Amino acid sequence: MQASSSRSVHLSDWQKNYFALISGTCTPGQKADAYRAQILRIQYAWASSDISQVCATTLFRKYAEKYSAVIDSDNVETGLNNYAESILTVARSQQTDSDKWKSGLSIDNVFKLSNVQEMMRAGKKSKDSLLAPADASLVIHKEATAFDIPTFSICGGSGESDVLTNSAHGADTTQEFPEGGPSLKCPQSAQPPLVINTTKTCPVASAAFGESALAKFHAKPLFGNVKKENNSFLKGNTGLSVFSSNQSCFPSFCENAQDRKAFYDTGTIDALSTPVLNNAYSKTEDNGQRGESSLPAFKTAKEQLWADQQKKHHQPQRVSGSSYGGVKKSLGAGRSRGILGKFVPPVPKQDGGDPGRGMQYKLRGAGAADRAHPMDERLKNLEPRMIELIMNEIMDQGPPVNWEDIAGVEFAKATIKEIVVWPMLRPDIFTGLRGPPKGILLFGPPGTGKTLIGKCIASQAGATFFSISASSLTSKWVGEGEKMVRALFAVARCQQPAVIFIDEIDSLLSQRGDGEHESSRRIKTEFLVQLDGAATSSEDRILVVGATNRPQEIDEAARRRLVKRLYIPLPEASARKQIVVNLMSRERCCLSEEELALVVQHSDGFSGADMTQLCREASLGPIRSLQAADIATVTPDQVRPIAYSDFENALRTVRPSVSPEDLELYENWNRTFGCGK
Ligand SMILES: Nc1ncnc2c1ncn2[C@@H]1O[C@H](COP(=O)(O)OP(=O)(O)OP(=O)(O)O)[C@@H](O)[C@H]1O
Ligand SMILES: [Mg+2]
Repeated sequence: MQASSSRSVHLSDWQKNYFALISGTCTPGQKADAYRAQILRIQYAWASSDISQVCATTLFRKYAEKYSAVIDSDNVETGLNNYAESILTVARSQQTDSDKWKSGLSIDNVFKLSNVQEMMRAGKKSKDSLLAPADASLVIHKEATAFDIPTFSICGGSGESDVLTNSAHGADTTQEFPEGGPSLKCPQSAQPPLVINTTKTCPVASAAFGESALAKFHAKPLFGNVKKENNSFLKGNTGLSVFSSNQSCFPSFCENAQDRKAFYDTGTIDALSTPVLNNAYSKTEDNGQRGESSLPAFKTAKEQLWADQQKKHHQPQRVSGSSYGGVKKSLGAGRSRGILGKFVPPVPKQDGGDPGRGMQYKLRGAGAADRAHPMDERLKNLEPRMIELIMNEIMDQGPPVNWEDIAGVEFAKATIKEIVVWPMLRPDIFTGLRGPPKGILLFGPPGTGKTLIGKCIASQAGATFFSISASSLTSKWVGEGEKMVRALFAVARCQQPAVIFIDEIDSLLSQRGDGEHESSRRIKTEFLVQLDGAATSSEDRILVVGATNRPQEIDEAARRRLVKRLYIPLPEASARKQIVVNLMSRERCCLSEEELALVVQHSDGFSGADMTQLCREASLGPIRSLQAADIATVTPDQVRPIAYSDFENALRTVRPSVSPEDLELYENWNRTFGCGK
C-alpha cells in the first residue's frame, strides 16, 4: 500500500514537472532545474526498485542529454552556457602552462576578442540591465571584501538571475562561493549578458581582474596540488552549482561542456547499475598532506601526470604496520565507476544514522577509515607485509563486468543477484532467515564463465572484492599459506562488505589424502575455520565465492560450507548466439540472420571460451584472404567484413574443449550436490 502511494506521489510530481517543461513558459534556468529534478527522481525511483535498471538507464540518458542541452547551449535565449567563462579558463591555463611561453590570450584582452564582444552585444540586445553600471563596478571593486556583496549573482542583472534568485536554489548561490576566492565569483556567475551589462565598466572589470583579482586566479595551481580552498573554488566555479542541491548527481568537476560531455560519455550512465561503488570522496593534496573533500576535484590529464610524478618521487616508504593506513590504490570499494559518486542510496546505516551514511561507510571502508585508525585492532597480530600484499595484489581492480556481458546462465545470474547483490545493497531487508549465505560454489566445465561471473559480482555488488587463485595460496607463499588465509579474512573483515573470490578452489579444498602435503592441509584447515567464523558471525558481511571445474575433488567439509552450489553449464544455443552477436558487434561483420543461426547450430557443445575462440579465428579470415604483400599497405577499411565462410573455416579448426563424458560428470555432480533446478 505504502509503496503504491509513494509511487503515485512520484508519478504526480513527475507529471507536474513534465507539464511545466512542455508548457513553453519556462526560462532556461527553470528548465535546467526541472530536468535536474527529473534526473534525481529517476535515481530515487531506481534505488527504491520502482523502475527497472533498463528503464532507469534509458530515462537517465534522455534527461541527462536534455539537461546538458540547456546547460551547454550558449544561445542566450535558450541556454545557460557562459561563453566568457571558458575563454577565461583557457586564458588562465595557457598563461601558466609554461614558464617561458605566454599566451596572447590574457584576462586583460579576452574581453576584446571579437566573439566575446559578439556575445556581449547579443546579450545586450536581449536583456535589459537591472543593475546600474555604477553598481556593477562597485561590486567588482569590492572583490577584496566580496562577502559583503549582496547577492553577487545578480551582478548580471539578467532575467536569468532573477529566476535563479527566486528559485529555491538561487538562494544558495552566494553560499557556494568559497572563502578566499570571492573575486572568482564574477566569471563564474556571470552569464553572458552579465558581462555585457558591465560593458561600460568593462575596463574597470578587466583592471580588477588584471590586478588584485588576477592574483587570486593564479593562486589556483594548474596542476597537482589542489588546495582545499581551490577545491572549493572549483565547486563554486562550476556552472552547475548555480542550480545545485546537495543531492546533485553531477560531479562538480563538470566545469564546462567538454567535461560534462566526457562525463556522460565515459560510461557514467552505466554507473546506474553500480550506484554504491562510486568514489564520492576525492583526495587532494595540500603540501604533501592528503585532504579529503566531499567532491571529486576534476584534474586534467596533465595535472594527473604531474601529481603521479610527484607521488613517484616523494612516495613515502611504506613502513610496517602504519603503512597500512596509507592506502594508495583505490581498492575494490573505492573504484570509481562513474556518475553517482554522490548518489545516496536509501540503505539505512546500521547504527541508525542517516540513510546516506550507509554508502559513506562503505566508501570510506577502503581507505579513509584506515587513515583515521592507522591500524585496526583486528590486524594487530598479522604481518604487515601480508596485509600490504593483500591490499595491493589481492584486492581486485579489474575493469567492470556487467551482467549483460555474460551470455546465458540465467538461473545462476538470478540466484547470484538474489543472494549476493541485493543483500549487499540492502542489508536491512536481508536479515534473519533471509540473511545471505556465506559461501557459494560456482562449478562447471572449463571456459563457461565462472571467473567472469566472479568479476561481475565484484562490479555489481558494491563490495570490496578480493580475488585470489587457490594455487597461488598454496604455491606462492609456501609455508605461509595459512597465515595468508588468516590475513585475507582479517582484512576482508575490516573492509566489509567484502567478497572473497577464490578461483580454482579445488586445489585449496581438495579431499584430504595420505599423500597430502602438511602445508596444504594446514591451509585447508585454516580456511575452513575462517569460513566457519564468517558463517557464524551474523555481523560479518563477508561472502566467499569459490569457482572450480573439478567439483568432485572438493572435500565434503568444504562442500558443506559452500552452501549454494551453482552449476555453470555449457552455453545453450541462445547464449552462443548472444556471444557471437556481442563479439561481432565490435567488428565489421556481414552475417545474415540465417548464417548466424547456422553458426550457432554448428557450435553445439562449445563453451563460452570456445565460442570466443571461434569468433577470433573467424575474424582472421578477412586478413588471411589478403595477399601477403598487401598487408603492409592495406588500410583498415579496405579489409573486407567477416563473412559466413570465415566461420565455416574457423569451425574446421576450433573444436569443443569439453567432452561429452566430462559433461556427464558435471551433470551427475549437479544432480547430487548442486542447488540448481
Ligand atoms: N557465458 C559467457 N558469456 C560470454 N563470454 C563467455 C562466457 N563464458 C565464457 N566466456 C568467454 O570465455 C572466457 C573465459 O571464461 P572464464 O575464464 O570465465 O571461464 P571459467 O569458467 O572460469 O573457466 P575455467 O574453469 O577454466 O577457469 C571469458 O573471458 C569470455 O571471453
Ligand atoms: Mg576460471
